Amino acid sequence: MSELSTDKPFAVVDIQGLHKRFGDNEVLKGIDLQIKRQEVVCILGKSGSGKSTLLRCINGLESFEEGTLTVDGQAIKQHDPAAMRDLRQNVGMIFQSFNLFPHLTVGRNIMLAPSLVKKMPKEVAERAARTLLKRVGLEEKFDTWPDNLSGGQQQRVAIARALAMTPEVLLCDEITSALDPELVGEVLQVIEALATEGMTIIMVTHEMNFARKVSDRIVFMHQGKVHETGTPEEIFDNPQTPELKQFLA
Ligand SMILES: Nc1ncnc2c1ncn2[C@@H]1O[C@H](COP(=O)(O)OP(=O)(O)OP(=O)(O)O)[C@@H](O)[C@H]1O
Repeated sequence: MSELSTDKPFAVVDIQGLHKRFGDNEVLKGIDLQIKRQEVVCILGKSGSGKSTLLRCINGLESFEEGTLTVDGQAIKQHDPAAMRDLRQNVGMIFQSFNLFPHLTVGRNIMLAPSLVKKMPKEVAERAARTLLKRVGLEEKFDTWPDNLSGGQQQRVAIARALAMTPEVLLCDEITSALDPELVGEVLQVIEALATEGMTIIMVTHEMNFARKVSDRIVFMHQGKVHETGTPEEIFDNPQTPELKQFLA
């Protein structure tokens, strides 16, 4: 069945004219961006170009002053706490730091939100958590404490925890930047598998090889704007603007 014949909106994330300021610092200067269902988009750009702020706006962690932001057909209503809670259920986010709850076992970390927010019965939440742990290659770690895992394993648990809420879109903000180089690959492999399975992913990353291999589309941000966008081939092999050429040099 084609995507368009379902009752789901075509664009999972639809951003129009988004402006965000921190005081006098206008960090996002009119972002227009549509992310299609099952699309994998990597966002590249220099430090300070607004990449993290954009992701944080998409899941409601940051407010914005102008523009509209629609996730899965629902316009973000910034002043409606219930709507913002719904939004966060629809948008999974993984950060550079893993942020696992240290006082909960791996299994309990994954079960927490489905149990509390979705009121999922314990047995159902546990079954789902075990399935997710298998998906990230950690099925034997259900009863392990986060402190006893490597950074790469902790980040894979964080991915499982985000997926436990069955989000429509997964936001990844430099999720391998805090890892020792030898642990980066195992986390990227999990993301690549999710991409292959059809997860919609928006990822801020400095891993150029990964971005080239896995993305459907690359977005290059510069000074708070989407400066250039295209397929990995267009962006890496035929950059158009001096700013992108300089960034890739
Ligand atoms: N909470 C905040 N308060 C004030 N200024 C902020 C805040 N968060 C971000 N900024 C500013 O917004 C700008 C964009 O930051 P952002 O983190 O979005 O950039 P980035 O492209 O993700 O950079 P990096 O690659 O270094 O993470 C920077 O000038 C930053 O100092």
